[in-house]
Amino acid sequence: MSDIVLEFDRVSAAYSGAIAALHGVSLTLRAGDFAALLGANGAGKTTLLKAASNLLPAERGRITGGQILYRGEDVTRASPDAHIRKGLVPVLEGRRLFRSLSIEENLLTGAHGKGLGRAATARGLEQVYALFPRLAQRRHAVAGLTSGGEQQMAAIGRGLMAVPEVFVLDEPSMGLAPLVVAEIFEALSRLNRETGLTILLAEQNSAIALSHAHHATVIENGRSVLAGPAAELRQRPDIQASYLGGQVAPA
Ligand SMILES: Nc1ncnc2c1ncn2[C@@H]1O[C@H](COP(=O)(O)OP(=O)(O)OP(=O)(O)O)[C@@H](O)[C@H]1O
Repeated sequence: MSDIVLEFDRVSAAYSGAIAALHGVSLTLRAGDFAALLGANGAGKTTLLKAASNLLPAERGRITGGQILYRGEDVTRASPDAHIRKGLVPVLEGRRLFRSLSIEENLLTGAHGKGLGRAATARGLEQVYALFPRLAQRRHAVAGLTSGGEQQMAAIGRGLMAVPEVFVLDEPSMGLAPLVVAEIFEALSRLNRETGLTILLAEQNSAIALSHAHHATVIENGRSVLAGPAAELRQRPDIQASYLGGQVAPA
């Protein structure tokens, strides 16, 4: 049996007004992969991630060509809820927590979405609090009054409560201090290593992405222009110049 879990097969997408955002992007994720999408502002990273969960129609966008396969099944037009039930769980930019609910209540919404029972919900909370001890301390705090880092951890935690098989994250580092970014990427690496969770993330912070992901794809103007193992991409002068500010990313 193939261990391919998620496959973008020549995916093209556009927004209303015929703004083309993706032009035939192909990308394959195998079970246990940790993959990064790199690219400048507007390159098409978010569009690709939203296409994966069929979230483009909510933005007056649509997939105009190609297909998305999840475990070999064409899910291009499956509903966002169906994706979550199958195990493909998005954690999107902006965090979108319920600001007036507590951190724990937000986490519980992830389990409700999946229809988990009591025991599975309790196990989920335990896993999230073990991964982010800070959330355990802040479990009763109103989400809208917590720090950006705590909100990002809660958004990731809420995604974990839905028991993902593939986790799709958009810019987990956005707006966060370097130490918090490091903490979040350490947690993602740990999840990937210890639970085999397959991860696809888009990241502007190419240095941190390339030091945690196994492989990466560079998107430019809606096209995949380069893909390879993260360790190799880190050494390439063109990647260093364009995406690492001339620096070599830490291993
Ligand atoms: N809701 C939308 N309506 C119309 N055009 C959009 C919409 N969202 C994105 N676009 C356009 O689609 C293209 C790809 O944008 P996308 O957000 O996917 O890029 P990105 O690589 O994620 O960029 P960033 O890192 O800035 O988030 C851009 O030209 C953008 O202006």
